Parts: sequence; structure tokens; C-alpha cells
Amino acid sequence: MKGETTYTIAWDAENNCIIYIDQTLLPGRYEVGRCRTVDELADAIRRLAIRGAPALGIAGAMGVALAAARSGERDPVRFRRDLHRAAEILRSTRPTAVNLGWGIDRVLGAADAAGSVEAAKEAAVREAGAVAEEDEVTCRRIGAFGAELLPERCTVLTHCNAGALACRCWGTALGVVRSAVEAGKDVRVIACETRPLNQGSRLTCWELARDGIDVTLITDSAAAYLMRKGVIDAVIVGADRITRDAVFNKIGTYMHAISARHHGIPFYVAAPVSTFDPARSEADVVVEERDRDELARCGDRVLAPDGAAVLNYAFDATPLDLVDAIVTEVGVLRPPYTESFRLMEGKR
Ligand SMILES: CSC[C@H]1O[C@H](OP(=O)(O)O)[C@H](O)[C@@H]1O
Repeated sequence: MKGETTYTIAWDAENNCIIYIDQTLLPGRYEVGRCRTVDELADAIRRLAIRGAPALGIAGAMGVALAAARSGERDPVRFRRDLHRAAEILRSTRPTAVNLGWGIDRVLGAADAAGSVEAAKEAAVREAGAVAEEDEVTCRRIGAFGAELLPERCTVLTHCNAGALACRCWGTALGVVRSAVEAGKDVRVIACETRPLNQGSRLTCWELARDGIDVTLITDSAAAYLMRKGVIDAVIVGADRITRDAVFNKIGTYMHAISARHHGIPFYVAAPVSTFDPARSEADVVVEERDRDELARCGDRVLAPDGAAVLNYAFDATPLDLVDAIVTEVGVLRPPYTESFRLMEGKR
């Protein structure tokens, strides 16, 4: 389906389905996909057609709403059973981003609290809409708080895509960039390509070029050298899960955090409160490992022989003591983070 959509992912109320920008096709092709079943949505998430922690939160929420809206079940007990089965299919798609489960649980809770099947259907769709609308407000607040951290003229390095394509719109890390530019600051972005799926070259460069924001693409391995050359003023990335001791984000983030600290460059994380998971520590989190071919092949080209094993971690963990600030919609958190996390418990 061609066409345009204002948002990365949205609910099509007329057709009771989910529409989304298919990110596997960018930057070459802009196409809007449609999910009419939970299985179609689960496949879109697994393929990273829909991706990015906040967008996964919205996808999880809308996925439960999709199951509810399209259910023909009249019996409340069987209806509820089917909804929880759909939730488990969605929860199993990607283990690391905490937002996915958070979005699912938001809508499950609303549906479970409703009386009749009809009331549960309405509550599910309404709550999924609220999750999506809140995300936009959250990203704008993150952007405003984060923009204050950036100098009037600066070069910012980012990794992966924590932009509008990882959210409903605006973005978290790129939301900070957008808000700073909107405030009149002269911000240039260095985007790491982000191997193996190239969210940086394919998605971040596409977003920023489209918005007329100065962006330069580099290989992931060039980042430390640019820091050594004094080119980088700050590093800002998104997050998929923030535990009480670490930030889980796209593989390669930890490398940048170490390099930034070595060069005395501030390392910032931009993430909504829904990404925090203070009940867990790094050791408790499953880091998604993805298919070998994402690393060993590029289209028809073989990049690694069959005899070579492949370890394809999708994320890594950055210790909080390498993070100079965490920008959230409730403000900028500074070390030590323990007190911030305690205050946040009630806000998730
Ligand atoms: C705004 S957080 C986006 C976050 O999600 C990305 O992972 P993936 O592309 O695999 O969904 C990456 O970790 C980004 O920082």
C-alpha cells in the first residue's frame, strides 16, 4: 500500500487495523503497511518493519486493541483468554525493549477492567490511542529538556535510530536534535551507520535529510577517531530498557560510551519513563540475538563463509556510570540515579 501516514504507526479506526511505515524498505522506498491480524503485526515487529522501543510500546498496545476489536467472541471468559493469548504472541516477538510489554499491559489492563465484551473492545482501542498520543507529548518534552543540554553550535554523534521512526513521531534522541534546531541552535549530526541492519544510514539519515538537518554518515568504527579529532561535542542515543545499573540500547552503544568517557565528551541517553525497569539489573535482561544472515549476507552477497559462526547481538548494556545524563519527559536525571529511580517508581 503506497500513500503517506503522519505517524510511524497509527490505528485505522475506519478499518479496525494498524497502519505503519514499513522501515525495512527505507530509504529507497516509502510504503505504508497494514496489519489486520496479530500474526501480521508480530511478523512486522520481528522483521523490524515496525521497530524502536517507544514504537514497540505503541505496537504492543495497538496489537491488543486489534485482537479485541476484531474478535468475534461473545463470551467474556473466552474473549479475555483470546486477548491474553494475543498478548503473549506479541510479547514473544522481541525480548529486550521493555516498552513492548509495557504497552501490551496498558491495554490488557484497560480491557480486563471493563465489564462486558463490548466495553472491553472500546476500552482497548481507547487505551491504545492514549498510549500513542502520550508518546508524542512525551517525545516533545524529552526534546525540550534535552535541547537545553546542547551548546548553541555543536556536533552530536548518534547511534542507530532513536527518531520519529522509533516513536509515534518526533523521536527521543533525534527529538532532542529537532527541539534544539527548532530553538535556533546550530546542530550537526554525525550518524553511525549501525551495523548490521543500518538503522543509522537507512533511517536516521533519511529522517534528518528529509527535515533539512545537517547529517553526516560514518561507519560505527569511525566514531572514536572523530572523538579523538575533537569533532564530537556530545553523544546522544535512545534506549530500549534502563535497569537499575545499565542502559540497554543498540549494539555498539557501549563502545561509544567508553570512547566518549575516554575523550571527556558528554554521553546522554534520551528515553521516556516507560523505558525504565528499576526492578531489574543487567543480569536479568535477555539480549535479543538475531539471525546470522543479517551479518553474514547482504542481499545476494555472502559476507561470511558458512564455516564461520556468527554472534549477532541486537543490543548491548552500558553501565550507568558511563552515562552523564538521562533525558526523560519528567526532566534530566543526573548521577547517582538511585534517587531518580525511586522517585520514578510511581510514574511508569
Ligand atoms: C527511541 S529508542 C530506539 C531504539 O530501538 C532501536 O532498536 P531496534 O532498531 O532494534 O528496534 C535502537 O536500540 C534504538 O536506540
